[in-house]
Amino acid sequence: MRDTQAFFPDSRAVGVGPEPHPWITPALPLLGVWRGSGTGGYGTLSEDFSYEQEITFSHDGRPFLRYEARAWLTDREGRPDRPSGRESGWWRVVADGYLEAVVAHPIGIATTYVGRISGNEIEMTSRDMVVTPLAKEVTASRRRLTLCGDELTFVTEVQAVGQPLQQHLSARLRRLPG
Ligand code: HEM
Repeated sequence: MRDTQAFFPDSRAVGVGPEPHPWITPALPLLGVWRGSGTGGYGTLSEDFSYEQEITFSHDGRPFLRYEARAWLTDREGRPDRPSGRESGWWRVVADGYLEAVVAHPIGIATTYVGRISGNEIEMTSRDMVVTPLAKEVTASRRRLTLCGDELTFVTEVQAVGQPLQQHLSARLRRLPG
């Protein structure tokens, strides 16, 4: 039996695979696979950490993006140390760059976001964060992505474990060729 990808392929680039839905036009510069590095910290942590991250945005012709991100910590020499944050979800882009997303994390958290794509800037604020009984208490998150050609910066703020909303992650990624 042929797989679904053969009939209804996901596209990671304009001009390849299905035509993008017109509503996702403001999000088209995100399509592709992005790889880069970042630093993170939090009020409860004794020291900051470094990580690398790969993010993929694709679409199947409907007005949403498939979003997949995985990160791994790196040591002082920049070598991969251990797997870290992963998340995947769906970014629904509707008229005028209005964005709403649902993102799931393996640490027992599901987040809905509302936001806006304005030119090269994307702002997203959590609307609801739902946590499983054993998950850390996380109550809010805000994200800002800035696109500059093939470069993407991605900053995440988190409000959790009694701490005020504060920056947890900041990464700079480049779009991989192809
Ligand atoms: C690139 C993705 C991410 C990376 C690399 C990352 C990395 C880390 C690291 C290294 C720690 C310290 C504990 C440990 O060693 O595991 C940590 C703690 C934490 N992270 Fe993340 N994280 C990511 C995404 C997220 C996201 C999306 C959230 C929330 C939605 C989150 C919330 C937290 C919280 C609440 C803590 C614990 C603070 C505490 O209990 O002291 N992280 N993260």
